[in-house]
Amino acid sequence: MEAEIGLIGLGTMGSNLALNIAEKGHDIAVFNRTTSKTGAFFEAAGELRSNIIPCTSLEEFVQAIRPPRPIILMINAGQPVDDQIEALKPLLSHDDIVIDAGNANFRDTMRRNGVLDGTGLNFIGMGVSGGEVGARHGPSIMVGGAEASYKRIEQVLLDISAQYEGQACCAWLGENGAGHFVKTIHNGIEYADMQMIAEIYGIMRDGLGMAPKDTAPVFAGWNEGRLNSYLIEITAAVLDTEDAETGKPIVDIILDRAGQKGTGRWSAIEAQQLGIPATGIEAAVAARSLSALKDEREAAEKAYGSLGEALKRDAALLEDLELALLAGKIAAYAQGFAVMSGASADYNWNLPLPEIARIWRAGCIIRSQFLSTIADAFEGADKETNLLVVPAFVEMMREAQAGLRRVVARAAAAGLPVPALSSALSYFDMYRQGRGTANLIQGQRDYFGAHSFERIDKPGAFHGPWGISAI
Ligand SMILES: NC(=O)C1=CN([C@@H]2O[C@H](COP(=O)(O)OP(=O)(O)OC[C@H]3O[C@@H](n4cnc5c(N)ncnc54)[C@H](OP(=O)(O)O)[C@@H]3O)[C@@H](O)[C@H]2O)C=CC1
Ligand SMILES: O=C(CO)[C@H](O)[C@H](O)COP(=O)(O)O
Repeated sequence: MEAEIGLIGLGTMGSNLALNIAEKGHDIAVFNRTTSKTGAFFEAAGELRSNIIPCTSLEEFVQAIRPPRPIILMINAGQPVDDQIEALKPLLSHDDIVIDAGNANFRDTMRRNGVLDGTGLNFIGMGVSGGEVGARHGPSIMVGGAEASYKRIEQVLLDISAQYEGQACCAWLGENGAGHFVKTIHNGIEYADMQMIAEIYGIMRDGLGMAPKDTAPVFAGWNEGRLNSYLIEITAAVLDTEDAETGKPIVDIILDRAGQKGTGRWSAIEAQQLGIPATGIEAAVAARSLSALKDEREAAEKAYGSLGEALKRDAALLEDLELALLAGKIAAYAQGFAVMSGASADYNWNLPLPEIARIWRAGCIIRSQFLSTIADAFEGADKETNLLVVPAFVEMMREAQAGLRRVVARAAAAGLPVPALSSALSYFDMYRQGRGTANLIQGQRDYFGAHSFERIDKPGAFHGPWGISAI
């Protein structure tokens, strides 16, 4: 048997993706650096074994794939990908395609594209989202690279991806690093979504004194409404789960220190590079970094005392919490899509924003019904359109912003931290303020640095009558 495709890296994602590919009837060769894992994987593959060729050396692996070979790398991002490509290069032949399916920084993807350009080998940077269950049963797949290379692997990808109402959640999004850029922003939005949910949980726990088992049904209820999404669904599940060892709610046992592997931070960095505000993502990344300062936070709590004050629990507050999440979500998605729109212009990717929203509706971590409304909003609209001015979102935001405002105000007064929610509110308030306060900043800049300013009543560059001179 010769395999149609190969996959290197049988960790959480790779092993599940390989089983998914095999299950869809595509013969696949697999290889893992630690070869004992390959044997264990093959043993556990059951009846799918007939579609899998387990290989214990790279040479055997490459030989097992029918040329021209598509080879998926599902390994740790960064140096391991460079090393793996280098190890593969002498074994590959003209027209083979190396597909990096990990969470690569898109700048690395562009560099790798450049390095392989002209060697006869092709390179695809492919974002995959959905965690282990998604990888096994249908992830969302964001592809970047030469379209001709994508076309050669399209059928396999369409077969393994999630389906939303009969449409595959997989698309070619543009040349070069486009796929990994979109996956990075997906994760940035994921960070913002998760942080805002955590802030609402914090208000419930520390402001309202609710036990996890009382908060779970609230999230579960919201999941039946406009907030319906995978992240809200799993929030309810996490809050409702007990620790087997202690019998306590598992969320009370988990240390309050969040990990981060880089994609959220890259999203914030790229937004800053492009000069596009992504305050929700930035706040979420900063919040994870602050969460890591556990010892410092404990010391500061001793110095200042615990600030959290009881809030009065009433139905109106719970309704406001739901509205606050909705408003915060609209702001975060508006920012994420604005960053993609800016990058699309900067890198000449022509990113299909409605298509991106469509392929995020199933399979990925931020999947939600909300993305259908976003897809519709971008259909036929200018790429530069901010979601906040699209009629469907104006309507939602008009209703939800009051709840967000009340929640942020009450949380601030009670000393409960809501950095992502409050950044969403400030972004919204600044975005919809026709005359802002940057006139004063321009005055200050001109005062100290002769940077000049524009006037509201005539064109040109002007200096103020500050009465100062360096001479
Ligand atoms: N987990 C998730 O939810 C998601 C992860 N991703 C991304 O997918 C990629 C894989 O993640 P995941 O499966 O979770 O990670 P795991 O830690 O479960 O697996 C990592 C895999 O990479 C291999 N590997 C690590 N270093 C090297 C190296 N230097 N050379 C060759 N192989 C190496 C490991 O081999 P060995 O067994 O020998 O250590 C293992 O097969 C990452 O880029 C991750 O960011 C993307 C979407 C979701
Ligand atoms: O890509 C993913 C989900 O979409 C991965 O789970 C990723 O690891 C999440 O990022 P982080 O580990 O930084 O929270």
